[in-house]
Amino acid sequence: MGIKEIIAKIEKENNIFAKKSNLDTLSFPDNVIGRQQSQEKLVRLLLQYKQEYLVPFISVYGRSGSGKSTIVRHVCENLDEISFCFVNIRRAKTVFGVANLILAELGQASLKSAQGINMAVGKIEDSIVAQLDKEGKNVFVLILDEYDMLFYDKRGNPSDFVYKLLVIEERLHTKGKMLCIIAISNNGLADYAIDDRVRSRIGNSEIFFEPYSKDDVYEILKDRSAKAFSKKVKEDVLMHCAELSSAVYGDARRAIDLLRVGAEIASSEGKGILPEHIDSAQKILEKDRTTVVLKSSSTHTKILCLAMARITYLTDQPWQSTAIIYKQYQNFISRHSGKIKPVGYRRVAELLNELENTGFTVSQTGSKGRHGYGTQHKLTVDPEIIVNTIIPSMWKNLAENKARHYDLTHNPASKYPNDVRGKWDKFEGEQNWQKYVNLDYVIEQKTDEKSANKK
Ligand SMILES: Nc1ncnc2c1ncn2[C@@H]1O[C@H](COP(=O)(O)OP(=O)(O)OP(=O)(O)O)[C@@H](O)[C@H]1O
Repeated sequence: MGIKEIIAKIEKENNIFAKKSNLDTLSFPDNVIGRQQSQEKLVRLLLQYKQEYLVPFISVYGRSGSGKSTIVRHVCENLDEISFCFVNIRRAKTVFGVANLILAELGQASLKSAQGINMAVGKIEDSIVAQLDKEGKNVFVLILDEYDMLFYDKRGNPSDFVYKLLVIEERLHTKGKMLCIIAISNNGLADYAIDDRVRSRIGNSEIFFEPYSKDDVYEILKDRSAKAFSKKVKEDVLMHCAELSSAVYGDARRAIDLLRVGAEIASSEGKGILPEHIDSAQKILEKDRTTVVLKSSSTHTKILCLAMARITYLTDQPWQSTAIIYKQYQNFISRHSGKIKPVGYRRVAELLNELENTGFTVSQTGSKGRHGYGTQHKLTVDPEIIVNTIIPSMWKNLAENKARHYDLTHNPASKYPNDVRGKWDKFEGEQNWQKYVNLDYVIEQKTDEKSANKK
């Protein structure tokens, strides 16, 4: 096929779209749908400046794709007397890097770390004053999106940096100007390591964004699809997208991505979009997302994911308690990576919380009957995708082990070498998960011993 024919083919496929940019989740939407209450809460807090008072710090938090960045930006853009600066700090690796990103958004050149954080903060203050003077306004809102990143700098002092920003607020006050910092993140204020002197200045203005419901997501999709496609998309397709993305995540970004990728698949087949195209899109997106998230995860998070994937697949039970996951994580480390020291139970619970924020897992806390209260976790990603992303060779073993478990349970007459049957029977009475986990290790140990003996 020549280039001309290729171009003609692609253009024909693209006929499905009228304005594809409406399915771009990186750009700001033309139209903001719903979220009236959150908008009102934020407007109420910011409008206090009219009474010559402004809270110094607002925390906006909630799960990914719940519309936090969109709503905050939308509100600030529509308050005419407020000047604002929106800074996404994801790319910063250090506190100083955050200061430089703020400076860049304020139109300033970056500083070298040797020039010191105080100089950076001083420059931020001067730039804010200059912007207010230029626009003839007195109220400034500094929005720090992905605020969590600030606290990943273990060597820097995030709490002190927040303190320094709050001091700017106090200094501006003496000049008749007001500053409010809006921190957007997945976690509430209580989750950050901040000194008491900072905590008391920050106050407790928080706005929580619930995950979107199916109906909310449907409304957002209806609006986007009406502008993005040349033909009307069927309602059942939009509803299917809404269902898939709101069942566990309530994530508008995911819903829009599903619709875009589903449409691309449909158009490459020369068809209109059908629910099955959305299913295929989900598989593709899940694989991509798993790769991206796991690539930037710590070794312990990866092992935890493997532990969860392993136990979920082997037992066919989606919900697992923190204690079970922890046990499996320890087993995994002692079996596979002798050099790595396992982290403690509390840290594992924290890592599970972080995993939930990435949308990889969901959790529920409640009664477990006679086992008391506890948190249970469920993977939202297919275990096979997780294992194949981290250690592809492990999947074959797991699948074989699962077949063996099935045989041991359903075929009492089947014979096994190395007393596997005897071991299995000894596990009788234990919980199924423990049985499976124990057996896996027995089998692996025997295999290892055998190969060691051979050598
Ligand atoms: N109310 C809404 N109306 C229209 N589009 C929305 C709305 N809420 C979210 N979206 C779209 O969904 C996507 C994700 O939204 P947004 O970035 O605001 O979520 P977030 O909660 O800030 O997520 P994260 O924590 O991952 O940054 C964006 O592309 C945005 O355009």
